[in-house]
Amino acid sequence: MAADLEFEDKSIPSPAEIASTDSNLDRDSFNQYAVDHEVAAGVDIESGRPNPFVFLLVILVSFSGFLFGYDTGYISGALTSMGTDLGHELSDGDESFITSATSLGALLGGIIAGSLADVLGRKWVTLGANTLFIIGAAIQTASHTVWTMIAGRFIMGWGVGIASLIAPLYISEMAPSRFRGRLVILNVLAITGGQVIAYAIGAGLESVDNGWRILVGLGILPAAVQMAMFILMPETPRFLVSRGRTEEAKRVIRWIYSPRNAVVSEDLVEKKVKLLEIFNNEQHPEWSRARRLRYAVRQLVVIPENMRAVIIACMLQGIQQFSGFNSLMYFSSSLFAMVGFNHPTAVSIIVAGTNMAFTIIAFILIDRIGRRRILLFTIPCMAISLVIAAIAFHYLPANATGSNPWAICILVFMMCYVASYASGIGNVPWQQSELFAMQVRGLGTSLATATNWAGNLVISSTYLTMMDNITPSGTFGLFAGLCMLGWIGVLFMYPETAYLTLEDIQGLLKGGFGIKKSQKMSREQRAKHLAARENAKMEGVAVDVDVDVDVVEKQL
Ligand SMILES: O[C@H]1[C@H](O)[C@@H](O)[C@H](O)[C@@H](O)[C@H]1O
Repeated sequence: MAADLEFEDKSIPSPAEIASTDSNLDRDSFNQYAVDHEVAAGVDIESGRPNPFVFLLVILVSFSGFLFGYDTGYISGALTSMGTDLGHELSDGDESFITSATSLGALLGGIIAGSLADVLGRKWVTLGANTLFIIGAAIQTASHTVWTMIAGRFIMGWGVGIASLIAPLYISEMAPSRFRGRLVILNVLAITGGQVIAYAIGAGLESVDNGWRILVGLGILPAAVQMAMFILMPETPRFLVSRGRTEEAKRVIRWIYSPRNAVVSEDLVEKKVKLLEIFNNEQHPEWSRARRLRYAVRQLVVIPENMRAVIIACMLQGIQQFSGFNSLMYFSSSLFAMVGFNHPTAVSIIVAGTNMAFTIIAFILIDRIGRRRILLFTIPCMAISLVIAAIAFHYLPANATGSNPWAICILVFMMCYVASYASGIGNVPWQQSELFAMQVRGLGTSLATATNWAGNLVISSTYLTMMDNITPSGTFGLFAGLCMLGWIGVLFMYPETAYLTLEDIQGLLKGGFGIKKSQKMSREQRAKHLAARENAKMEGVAVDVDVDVDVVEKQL
C-alpha cells in the first residue's frame, strides 16, 4: 500500500520508510505522520476549488434527507384527516402504532446500515433505501386497514433509518474536507425542508376526501427521481479504494477535485489515492467480512478514545430525541387542535418552518461559534421554553380557543423551543462521523444512528400516553428536565470540535474528553484562521471567507 509513495521532499523520510524502520510505530502515529508528511510535501489536493459536480452530487444525495423528512413529517397531517378511512375512527393506540412503526423500522435499518454500506457500497445501499421508500409508500397509499398502514410505515421506516445514516456518510466521504461540516448540514436542511413540504401539502389536502393518500403517494416521486439518477452516480473514492478498485477511485477523484474547466494533475490524484489507502482500514483483504466486523467491534471496545467517541455520539443523538422535539413534529396537529386552534395543520407548518429556518442559521453559524458553545447556549433555552409552555398548559382552560392568551403563550414558547432546538441539537449530532477514527466509523455511526431512532421510537410511542397520564404540563416539564440532564452531559463530555481536524479530534479523546484542551486548541486555530484572513486581505490576496486556515497559509 504505502510502499510506492512518491513524495516531493526527499529529505523527509516517506511513511513507507518510517513504517519499515520503526516496527513499534502504532497505527495512529503512522496515519498522523503520513498526513503531516503530505502537508510538508507542500501539495494538497484539498486546497483547490472543487468541481461544481460535488455540489450537484450532494444535492442529489440530500434527496435521502428530504425523504427522511417528508416521510416522518406527513404523518401529523395524515392522522388528523384520516377519519374512518382505515375502517374505523383511530384510537390513541392506533395513532401511536402507525407513527412509531416508522421509528421502529428506522431503528432496525439504522443498526444494519453501517455494515451494509461497508459490504454493498454506499451507492447500492442508497438505491436499496429508495426501493423501501417506494414499496412502503405504495402499501400505505392503498391501505384500508390499520395493520396494512402499519406494515407500509414499517417498511418505509427501514428506508428512513438506512437513509439517515448513508446520506451524511456519502457526503462526508465525497466532500472536500473544508466543506464537509456544512455539506452535512445541507442534508439536515433537506430533512427539515421535507418536513415543511409534507406539512404544507398536508394542510392543502386537509379537507380533501382521502387527501392523505395523495400526501403519502407523492413521496414516491422524489424517491423514484433519486433512484433513476443515482444509478449513474459514482461510489465514494474511499469505498472504491477499500475494494481495490483504484482506477475507478482515481476517476472519481479527478471529477471531484478538478476545478471548472480544468483537470487536476495526475500527481495529486495519485497522492490522494495513496493517502486513502493509508487511511483505509481494510489492511487485510484476505480477512472475511465477519472477521473484519469482529476486529472493528474490538477496536471500538478496547480503545478508550473510540469508546469515548461512541459515548459522545450516542449521548448527542439521545439528547436530540429525548428533548421531545419529535412529539411536536409528529403530533403537533393534534396538540394545536387541543389548544384550540381552528386550522391546527396550518399552525403546525409554523413549527416545521421555524425548524427549517433555524437550521439555516445553524448552517451559517456552526463553524464560527462552535458546536459545543451552540449546544451549551441553546439547550437551556429549550428547557426554559418548555417550562413556560408547561405552565401555560396548566392554566389553559378546558374549552379555550386559539385567541386565549395561554394558547398564544404556548404557541410562542413552542416556537422558541423549536428555534433553539434547530440551531443546536437538531443538527450537531449528525456531525457524528467526525468523532470516529476511520476503522470504526461505520460501526460507530451505526450505534449513534440506532440511538437516535431508539429515542425517536420511545418518544413517538409514549407521547400520547404521557399526555393522558401525566398531563401536557407534566410531559413538557419532563422534556425540560431531560434537556437539562443532557446539558450536564454536554458540559462534561463534549469537546469543542470546530476548527479542529479529524486527527486533532481523535487525539483529544485519547486521555479523557479533552474539554479544556479542545477549547484552547479551537480558540488558537480560530485566531490563526482570522489572522491569516486579515493578512491575506492586507496583501490583497483574494480569500474566500470560508477557506480553511491551511489553505490560506498556503496562499500566503
Ligand atoms: O436532525 C433531524 C431534524 O431535526 C428533524 O427535524 C427531526 O425530526 C429529526 O428527528 C432529527 O434527527
